Amino acid sequence: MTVPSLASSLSDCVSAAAARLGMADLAPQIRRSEHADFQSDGVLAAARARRRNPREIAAEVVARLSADGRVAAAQVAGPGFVNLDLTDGALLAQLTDRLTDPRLGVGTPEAGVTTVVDYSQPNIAKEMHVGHLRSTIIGDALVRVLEHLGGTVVRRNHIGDWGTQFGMLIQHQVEHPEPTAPQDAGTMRRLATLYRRARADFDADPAFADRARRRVVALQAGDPATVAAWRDIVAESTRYFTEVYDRLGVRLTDADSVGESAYNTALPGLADELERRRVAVTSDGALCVFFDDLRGPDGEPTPLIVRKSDGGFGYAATDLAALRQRVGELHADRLLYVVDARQARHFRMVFDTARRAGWLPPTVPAVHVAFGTVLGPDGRPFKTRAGDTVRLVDLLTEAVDRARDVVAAKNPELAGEALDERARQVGTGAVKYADLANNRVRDYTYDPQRMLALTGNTGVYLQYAHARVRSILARAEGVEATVDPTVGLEPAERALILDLDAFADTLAEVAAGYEPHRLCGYLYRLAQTFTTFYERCPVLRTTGTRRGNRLALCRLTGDTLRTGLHLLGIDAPEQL
Ligand SMILES: NC(=[NH2+])NCCC[C@H](N)C(=O)O
Repeated sequence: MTVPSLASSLSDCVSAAAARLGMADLAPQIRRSEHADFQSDGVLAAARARRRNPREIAAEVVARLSADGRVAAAQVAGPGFVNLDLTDGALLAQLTDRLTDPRLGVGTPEAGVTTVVDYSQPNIAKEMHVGHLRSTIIGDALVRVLEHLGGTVVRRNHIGDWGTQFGMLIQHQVEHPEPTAPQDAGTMRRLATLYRRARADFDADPAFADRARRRVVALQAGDPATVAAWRDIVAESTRYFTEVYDRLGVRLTDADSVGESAYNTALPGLADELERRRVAVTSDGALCVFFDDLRGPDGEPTPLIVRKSDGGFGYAATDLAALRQRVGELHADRLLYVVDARQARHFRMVFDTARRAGWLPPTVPAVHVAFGTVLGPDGRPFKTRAGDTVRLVDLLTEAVDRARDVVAAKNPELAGEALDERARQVGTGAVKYADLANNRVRDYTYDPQRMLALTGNTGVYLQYAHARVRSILARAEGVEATVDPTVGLEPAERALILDLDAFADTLAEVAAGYEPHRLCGYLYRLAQTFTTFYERCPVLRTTGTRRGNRLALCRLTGDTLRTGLHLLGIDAPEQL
């Protein structure tokens, strides 16, 4: 059975006390506090609603709570807050229960809920860049957390595998058939070159541009040779993306890739339906949806273009078809789109259109899980010195190389494959953590040196904290980590129990706002609290039941750090 957190038990106690005082509507709002173990802020709102003095109500709540054997002290504070301290016995009882709970107090509030998460979404024949990195790792963390909370998650890698650019790519390939050079594994070199040359010819040579346009028509009409060439290009890119996912340790497979092209056959019907329901209207030959509150700088309403005047369909139509399928056929209860914040308007329009069309019931939330831009050292969007987009694989290689130095400096005996593996765990962990630790909507500066620092809010610091706990436990091999609930607690032990206990509530917050940085912040605090505990409270050098209690704290800290890192997609090696 999952053990409810102290905060949630206290919340129930405050609610019960309030209900007996005739205030069943009081929302306790329990949080940790500097002045006591917990603080309840809910009285203020309840008092305001009744035009009563909050301190009076708080005093009544306090009187009720003081009768609870687990409460050591309850006090009115400030304008009407309730401060609560728990007894050592209550904290140790909680620790005892938590030790036998393999779920670390985490329930399954997402059971029965299906979430479709759209993330990663690289484009065929193009390099993956830092934007795709963000989408991939934020999406992966959210998938892991929602699944861990018992939810059903459908991963959707909405790959950009359709569009007019394929005309020029295929045409160029047909006109310049290269000897099928052995593919450089792990690179997109051939396709990137093809892309560059095709684009140059397309811009410089009108005759080639014409042939490329005819090639688009052939592709759309299903001409077998053209379709086969398109498939080859898609397959070559997909192989590369899969390698990147493997390196990142991200759980995206071919089965999760449902590219834009998958919706082609649905588009004409979709457009007809929007027109029939008068959601979309024809304007200058294009089929458009208008929004009264979305206007351009000229004051004209900006439309969502469902069908272009040449009859072609684009990005918006594809997203509408995907959405309709996710709700209608995959029975999504919730839709998430982990995409750059610069696409906010696009998603607003897509979601609004789908609601008007009746494809997105009011009960199904659709959320643009937006993220900010990765900045370079100059504070501008991250580019290479030549002004090109930075290749994600180069960043990973660099991070792993730097991590190898960090790891080797700490472990001179480590070599060969063992060193490589550790460097991979630390390097990719550092990249992921540096991204996830930021509130996702903010821009952040990519700093490979800082992300591999052994101190501060980094992935390495957390991996190191975890490894240290594991080594303490290894040295205590054979000593039982059983809790004696009668031993008094040091302040550092109390703090650690309280932090450990907040794990489940933290995951609930991550899921509520789709905010992995809350888990990062939690783990960082936990590691710091553990460090203080370890400095003040000897574990192996102490004896008797006190040692059992402290080992129990180490074990729970280790398990919580490992599980937390795992939910972020970061490995927690036994040693660092
Ligand atoms: N369903 C979506 N529109 N997902 C986002 C796609 C992102 C697009 N492929 C890009 O690289 O910008």
